[in-house]
Amino acid sequence: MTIYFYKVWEPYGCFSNFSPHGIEIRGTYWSTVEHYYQAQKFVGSVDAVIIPLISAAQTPEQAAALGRCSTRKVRCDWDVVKTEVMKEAVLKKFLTHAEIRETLLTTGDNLLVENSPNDYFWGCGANKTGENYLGKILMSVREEIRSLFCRYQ
Ligand SMILES: Nc1c(N[C@@H]2O[C@H](COP(=O)(O)O)[C@@H](O)[C@H]2O)[nH]c(=O)[nH]c1=O
Repeated sequence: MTIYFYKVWEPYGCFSNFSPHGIEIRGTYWSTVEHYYQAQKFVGSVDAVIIPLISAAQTPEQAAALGRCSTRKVRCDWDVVKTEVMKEAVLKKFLTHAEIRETLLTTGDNLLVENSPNDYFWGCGANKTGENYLGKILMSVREEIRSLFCRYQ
């Protein structure tokens, strides 16, 4: 079976990076994975000044809008590092919050797919042919957590 998720208020909404589950990474707290991910785009860039604004954004939607601003300059290695940045944040989210960790574990070996209609990298896109990197990261985090917590095996 394939489990599709996308919006926070839909089934399996806790798998969305917009879900209200904070993470602490290297001593800094981020309200959502999305806040952290969008801010990392500007580490070491000339537009690093935007990082505290992303961090302070009231909602993940606002954090994403700031990070997607086309006039800002994203760090030059972003395409190389972005999946690792996402993996670290998603792993931290599920290590931090026990209730969503259980939800992730109850999905067993089902395929997890971010059902984003317009994202063919992190999601499956409108025609379901996208790369689904967020789903792949969630499945690898599920595997890692399974071996760490030794349950549902
Ligand atoms: N869930 C979700 C989205 N999807 C998320 O957007 C992020 C990719 O952003 P970017 O690299 O800037 O295109 C990534 O975290 C992906 O999971 N986008 C949205 O506008 N609304 C949403 O509810």
